[in-house]
Amino acid sequence: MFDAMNLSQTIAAIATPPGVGGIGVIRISGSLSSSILKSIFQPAHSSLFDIWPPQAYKLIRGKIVDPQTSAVKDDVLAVFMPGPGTYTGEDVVEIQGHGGPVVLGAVLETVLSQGARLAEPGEFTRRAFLNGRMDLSQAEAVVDLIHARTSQAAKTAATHVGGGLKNQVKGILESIMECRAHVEAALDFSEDAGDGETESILAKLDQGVIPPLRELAEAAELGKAYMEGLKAAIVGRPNVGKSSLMNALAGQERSIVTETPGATRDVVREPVLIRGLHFTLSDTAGMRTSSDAVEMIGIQRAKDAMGESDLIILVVEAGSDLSPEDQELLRQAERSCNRVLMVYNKLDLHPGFNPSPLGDYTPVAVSAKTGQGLEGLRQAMEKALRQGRELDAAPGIIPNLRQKGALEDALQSAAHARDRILEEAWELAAFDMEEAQKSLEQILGIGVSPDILDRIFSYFCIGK
Ligand SMILES: Nc1nc2c(c(=O)[nH]1)N(C=O)[C@@H](CNc1ccc(C(=O)N[C@@H](CCC(=O)O)C(=O)O)cc1)CN2
Ligand SMILES: Nc1nc2c(ncn2[C@@H]2O[C@H](COP(=O)(O)OP(=O)(O)OP(=O)(O)O)[C@@H](O)[C@H]2O)c(=O)[nH]1
Ligand SMILES: [Mg+2]
Repeated sequence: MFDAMNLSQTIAAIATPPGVGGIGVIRISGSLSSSILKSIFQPAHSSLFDIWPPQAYKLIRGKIVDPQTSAVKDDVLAVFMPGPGTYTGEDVVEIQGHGGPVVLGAVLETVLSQGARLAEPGEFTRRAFLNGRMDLSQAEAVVDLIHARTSQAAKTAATHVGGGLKNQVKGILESIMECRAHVEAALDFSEDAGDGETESILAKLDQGVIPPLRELAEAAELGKAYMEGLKAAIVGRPNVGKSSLMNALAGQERSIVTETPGATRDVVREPVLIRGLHFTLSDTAGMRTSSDAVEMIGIQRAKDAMGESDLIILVVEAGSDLSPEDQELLRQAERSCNRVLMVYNKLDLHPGFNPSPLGDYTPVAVSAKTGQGLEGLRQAMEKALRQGRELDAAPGIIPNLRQKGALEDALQSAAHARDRILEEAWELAAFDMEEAQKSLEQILGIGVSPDILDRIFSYFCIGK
């Protein structure tokens, strides 16, 4: 019976994606790995069997042969990697065969006939976690790395795979444990620990625990934007050049451009990468009162798109200050969304036009026609996504939703503990510190239930 918590079984799977490829890899992990290979491998050089298992990490060449029928399944390269210094921490064998689904399936079947069972999705990585080769934050990041759709997302995931979040969490845990030890000492030895003691515990909490927890939880807020990108609606009065701007940012003639106002009716969506970050642009109908039924539906859709977006790019014409209609649109945009960018378009018609800052806004002047100023707009879009954080800073450590929940729980317990310490209610403080510790340990995977592991690893593919 399949049991992902049972590490005594040897597991196997095709590790390369389904379909045709140059080569395909079959991965085997567990104590039977090398004996399974021995029973199905016919070496190209018979001396290879003189010492078995073969030399670690050295490719050996031979045929995969079904021991029952002697049928040759493939001509392969194989490698043996002894545990515990492997990805899973167990003995691992990899077989590199020809990359076709049928031939790889035949090799896998032969492997399974010798006592391995088919691996579940993510089971190799789950074993890496269960065998202590990585913590849960690293295992979770493996799936993010594989599924990353932008270089930024890949960079963040790679930082986590490398233990970036793990190390930060471990640092905070150490501080929590030190505080706990002091609180428990105060609890054990005397009712009033003295001012000096209280102050040093508070100092520790206010430096090593609460601020870093808060920072990580805030960084998680940004994570969604990095991973999924922002929905950006381009809105404005008719004919200001919304569709032209959309096309310029998308690098293709996606939306219809005409001299006649009221050209765009339906919302036109297009995914674009801006400075390595994902945006889904929505070009919308120009806002005005109209007697045309179709145009009015389009304007309603433009308003809906504003309501659904994470960023509103309000386009107006360069050359003059905001018209009353534009000011009304700006108010509408502000009501719909907390990120609004002001863009003055058609700068080529008004060379030298320099929009004056407007309240909190630093307007960007562009020409969709000549491309002038577009780089400034891209920078402003990046800045909006980063919510004002350093432009050149690496995305760094961005916890996912599960980790964010754990961080917020830990933060709440630590804040409670702080209040109790001020009251010198040591017993309650000790309890809250322990809660903070437990919440944070969830990130590393300490004390998480098999159900949670099942859920996390269900996002993986077979063979990972
Ligand atoms: N062929 C292949 N490529 C792969 C992987 C794999 O399993 N197989 N990986 C995974 O899917 C990744 C590499 N991940 C790894 C993670 C840990 C260890 C490891 O524990 N190595 C030993 C040192 C081995 C040595 O140099 O002698 C160690 O660190 O103790 C190896 C690979 C990406 N590429
Ligand atoms: N000179 C100049 N003309 C532009 C620029 N951007 C757009 N136009 C012109 O302005 C007119 C309207 O452009 P569109 O992109 O269709 O404007 P829109 O805001 O999408 O208009 P609606 O969809 O009708 O609301 C077209 O004739 C464009 O060629 C620009 O930067 N400079
Ligand atoms: Mg248009």
